[in-house]
Amino acid sequence: MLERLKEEVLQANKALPKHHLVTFTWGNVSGYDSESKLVVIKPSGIAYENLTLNDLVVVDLDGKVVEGDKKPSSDTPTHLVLYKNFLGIGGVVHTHSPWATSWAQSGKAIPALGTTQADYFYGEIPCTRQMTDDEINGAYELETGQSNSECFGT
Ligand SMILES: O=C(CO)[C@@H](O)[C@H](O)COP(=O)(O)O
Repeated sequence: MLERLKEEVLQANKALPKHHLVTFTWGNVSGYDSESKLVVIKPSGIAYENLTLNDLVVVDLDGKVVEGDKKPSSDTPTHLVLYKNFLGIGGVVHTHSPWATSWAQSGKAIPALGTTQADYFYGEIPCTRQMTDDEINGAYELETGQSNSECFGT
């Protein structure tokens, strides 16, 4: 099922450490198939260098595992909220980029002062608001997706 999307998601996950965008296994990529309304996502806790097509997990938009024998990423609820809130997106990349996570501690947006950001993002990159204690202590990953979505107007 979804073999081409699985290959794309596999290669995207394997590229994360190559581009120094993750630490340990903290980071994950998923892809969305709008026809089947299914998501292919990295399994939880599996090192990128060991990842194979058979490890990938297919879930529906409610998070139900449709195919795969491993646990889907713990960030799956975050990915699913974004697919539900932004109908046109085909993939979600969650990274622990040292630069981005360091800047995010300031709580400030990243201003568009360079051509690459201007070319690809057309403006400042927003930073999410502080999450509330209820959000953090509740459905954290889902709430993370909701607060991300707020930044982009949903
Ligand atoms: O952001 C985090 C933790 O802060 C997550 O990225 C996890 O650390 C990765 O979880 P799995 O995808 O391995 O479940």
